[in-house]
Amino acid sequence: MTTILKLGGSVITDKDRRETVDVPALEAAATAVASAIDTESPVDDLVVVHGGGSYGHYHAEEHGVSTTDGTHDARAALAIHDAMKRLNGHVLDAFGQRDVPALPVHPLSVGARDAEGDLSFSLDSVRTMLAEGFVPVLHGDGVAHAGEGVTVVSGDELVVRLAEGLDADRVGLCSTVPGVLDTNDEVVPEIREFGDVAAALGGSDSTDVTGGMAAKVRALLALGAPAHIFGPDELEAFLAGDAPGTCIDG
Ligand SMILES: Nc1ncnc2c1ncn2[C@@H]1O[C@H](COP(=O)(O)OP(=O)(O)OP(=O)(O)O)[C@@H](O)[C@H]1O
Ligand SMILES: C=C(C)CCOP(=O)(O)O
Repeated sequence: MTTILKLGGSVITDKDRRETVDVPALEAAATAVASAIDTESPVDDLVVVHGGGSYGHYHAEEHGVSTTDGTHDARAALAIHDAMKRLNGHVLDAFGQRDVPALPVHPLSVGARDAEGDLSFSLDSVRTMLAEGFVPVLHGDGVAHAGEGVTVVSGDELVVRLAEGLDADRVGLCSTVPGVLDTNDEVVPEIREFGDVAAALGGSDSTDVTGGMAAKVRALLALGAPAHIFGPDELEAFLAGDAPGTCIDG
């Protein structure tokens, strides 16, 4: 069973303090992943994607780079990319310490956007890593963008590309919130159309160039498979096959 799991940058970092890992949260997530791949859980082929948190978003904002506005300044593109590689290094360390056979895939070197902003992303390395028993770990990053230089690709976009390209069975986004919240702050169990929750949906409370929760819901509605948004406390349950938080099924 192929599972795509996004660890939100808001979970594994302190999003309000520049380049700060939330060590207990990252360790808890890595422990949940390690025990899921070690047991009879439904997870055999697992791809992990992580977001930018207080790493990529700070640098992207500083240089005025978003998913649509790019830069031709290589130093700016590298500032974003290097920050994401630093965070990716922390994630790989946490996995490695728990014997998760994790290997990095850096989207800057694999993906590109055309002039319309559509993302192409070769899945050869991810597929081969999976077949050889590894856990590929991707991250939000910069990508070359026709006519724009380099723009940001969010982890959420990568999740959609991976889920479609690998025909994933399960898609989970672990964020800081327990799910998509309605206007009374209650978790919405299921979303089938954007209009169902549009009034409650905002961006992110922190520095975030990729659109926060509203962008997440839009991207996941476009996916051909149900996806789940849940909080860190539910990660173990998701990996065990449960359907915690909000199910988004367009
Ligand atoms: N209706 C809503 N329900 C839940 N969260 C919402 C809602 N509207 C806005 N949000 C915001 O969306 C945030 C989650 O999106 P965000 O992009 O910050 O998360 P992430 O994917 O975990 O982090 P990152 O983008 O760094 O990977 C929440 O922390 C909250 O501030
Ligand atoms: C800002 C960068 C480089 C990554 C954004 O990824 P996201 O946090 O998944 O939206």
